[in-house]
Amino acid sequence: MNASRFSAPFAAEAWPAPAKLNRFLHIVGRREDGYHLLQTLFQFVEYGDWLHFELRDDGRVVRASELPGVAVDDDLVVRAARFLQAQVPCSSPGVTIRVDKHLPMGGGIGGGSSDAATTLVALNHLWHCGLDEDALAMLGLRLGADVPVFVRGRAAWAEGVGERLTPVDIDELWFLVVAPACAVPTVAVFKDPELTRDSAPIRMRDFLAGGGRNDCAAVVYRRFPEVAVAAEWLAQFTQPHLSGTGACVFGGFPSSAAANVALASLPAGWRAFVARGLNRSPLLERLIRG
Ligand SMILES: C[C@](O)(CO)[C@H](O)COP(=O)(O)OP(=O)(O)OC[C@H]1O[C@@H](n2ccc(N)nc2=O)[C@H](O)[C@@H]1O
Ligand SMILES: Nc1ncnc2c1ncn2[C@@H]1O[C@H](COP(=O)(O)OP(=O)(O)OP(=O)(O)O)[C@@H](O)[C@H]1O
Repeated sequence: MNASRFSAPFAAEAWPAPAKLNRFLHIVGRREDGYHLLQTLFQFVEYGDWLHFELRDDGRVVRASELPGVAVDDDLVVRAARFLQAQVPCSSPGVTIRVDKHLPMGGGIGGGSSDAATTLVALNHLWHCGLDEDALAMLGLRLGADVPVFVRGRAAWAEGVGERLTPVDIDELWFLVVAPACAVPTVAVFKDPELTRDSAPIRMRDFLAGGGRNDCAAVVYRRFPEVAVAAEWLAQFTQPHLSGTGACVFGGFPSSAAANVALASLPAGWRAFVARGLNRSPLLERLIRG
């Protein structure tokens, strides 16, 4: 899983779609529509997918890469492009989109949401739509709860369903992220009757003092034993955390070298990567470059 380091010599025109980690995740309630109210801290990592956009003048949105198990019309990249197209008042521009996919699907590190956000931000720029960040984040929220934070591109304390974002600056640790060989459907975790849904709200200072856990972990470890095994393995080196609803587990290290020592003893056949935490998404640097 090394090909997607953002330092890799990718084509200058490619757009990054980084992964996110939920440094903690508490469920503090539930809305009337069944959606869960969360408290979480999002941080990006320097690792992710790469997207390529080729403009076309026939108004079509075409997917040039395969995504196993995801039909074209369901692909968040295609849905994001069509969503934006519907906002553009002038003649409809088209695009061919290719995704170099590196992030595991159903991994809890936001691959689909990040791809969707990068599509919104890149096409808003390339199609000259002129939507501001707030408008793009609102569009993004209709595609998924995690899309707005990727659109805004700043590590954030999040509340609500993840859309009430306050930018934060936290330690940019090095992380070892282990991706167990299973996909965890977010909806299955949120439907589980045993899920903790009544955590007391905490403050940023509580997290900084070492507080915070992932309320989904008990349910995920029980239903997906591979995830529990990965967390136990990681616990030899550092405190393991579940990201989102899994399947990925991660641990922080003070240096790249320390994280790579742990990576070197990864059991054969497991997938993992080492990457630095980022408070600013590489998508923002790419947008500034134009
Ligand atoms: C768990 C997190 O990854 C934390 O970052 C996100 O909140 C999940 O975000 P996501 O994958 O973009 O999820 P969505 O596609 O919006 O939601 C998938 C399903 O999960 C449930 N869902 C999701 C988010 C939320 N706050 N409460 C929920 O109950 C809903 O049944 C929803 O239909
Ligand atoms: N471009 C895409 N990339 C990944 N998944 C996609 C994409 N388009 C649609 N999907 C669907 O979305 C589902 C969730 O994908 P994703 O990789 O975002 O999960 P996740 O990492 O668990 O997300 P989150 O952390 O936001 O809960 C996939 O199982 C797939 O069916």
